[in-house]
Amino acid sequence: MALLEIRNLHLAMRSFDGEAHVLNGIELAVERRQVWGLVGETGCGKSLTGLSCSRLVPTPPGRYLQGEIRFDGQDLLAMPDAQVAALRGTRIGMIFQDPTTNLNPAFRIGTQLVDVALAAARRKPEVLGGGGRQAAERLAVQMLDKVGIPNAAERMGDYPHQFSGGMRQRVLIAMALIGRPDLLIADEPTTALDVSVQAQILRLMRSMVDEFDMGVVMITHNLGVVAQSCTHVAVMYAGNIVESGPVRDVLMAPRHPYTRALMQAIPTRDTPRGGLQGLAGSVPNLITPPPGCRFAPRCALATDTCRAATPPLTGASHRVACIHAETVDA
Ligand SMILES: Nc1ncnc2c1ncn2[C@@H]1O[C@H](COP(=O)(O)OP(=O)(O)OP(=O)(O)O)[C@@H](O)[C@H]1O
Repeated sequence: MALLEIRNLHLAMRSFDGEAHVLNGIELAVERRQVWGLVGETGCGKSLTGLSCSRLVPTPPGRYLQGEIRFDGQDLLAMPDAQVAALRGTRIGMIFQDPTTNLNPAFRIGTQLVDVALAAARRKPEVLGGGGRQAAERLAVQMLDKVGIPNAAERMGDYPHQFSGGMRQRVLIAMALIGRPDLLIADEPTTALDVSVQAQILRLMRSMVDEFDMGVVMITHNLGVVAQSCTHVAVMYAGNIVESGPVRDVLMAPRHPYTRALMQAIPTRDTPRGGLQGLAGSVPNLITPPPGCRFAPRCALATDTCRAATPPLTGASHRVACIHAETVDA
């Protein structure tokens, strides 16, 4: 049984213009020690998939139409609110993009970490080995040290504004991991950071995956980040996972026309930054999505069959949702 298994998940979001069908049958299985990168263009549903992993999509405006989000075998969508809330911060940890909105500027770093550790230990006593506040303080210093904050014991008394952006992001990682979660959801955890800090933090997260025996879902728009730090990748387009599997299989031999276009668009030193090169058109309106494969309007290979029904994600470990996948040259 996978640690996290999302099955045929459909989500609609209400907005001023109508109800958009934003997740259209998501299929994803995450095992312990796997780091999944969720990639795709803006608006393809990465964040809503990540939020769904801990049932944090607000409903309304969201409405789950069908599907299951199984964590350790239990469907989060069928669980009472209090039970899901108890999983967050203990068994499911979360890191979001902007460290300034996640740390409270009015409280010392140490206080915030200790509070999270105490809250986690109320539900999971082994986090503090049965100890209380002193054990929480010791653990907080240990975690700060582990994420590479120099002089961790002294820095416990600092406020967030006394830390740099990279250090605040490390604190958030420490905070997400202090409860020893089984599953970590990280939404663009390094996007706001400069490249060298980004690489350090990705290395750190990767090393902690084995130590904590956890599974990770990392949302990013950067395929370079995926290649560097993920074991698996799921490529999203307009609310669907169109290709997924081990990073080396998907990135070395992409089979879906959209994955290929995404990879061609990776900027090199010589190409200007920009949208998807060589791919005409734009992401469809999800209030009135095109019938069948949502990528068909932009796909050179599209036929009437593509426009008739959404192709399922098929394959054993490297999975592709395209009826032309077999005929596309590797
Ligand atoms: N609270 C909301 N109310 C209405 N629509 C929403 C809401 N949140 C997201 N959406 C819509 O759902 C779709 C998917 O959004 P999501 O944030 O998951 O995309 P994303 O792939 O994470 O994009 P980005 O890379 O820009 O973060 C988008 O079309 C977005 O406009």
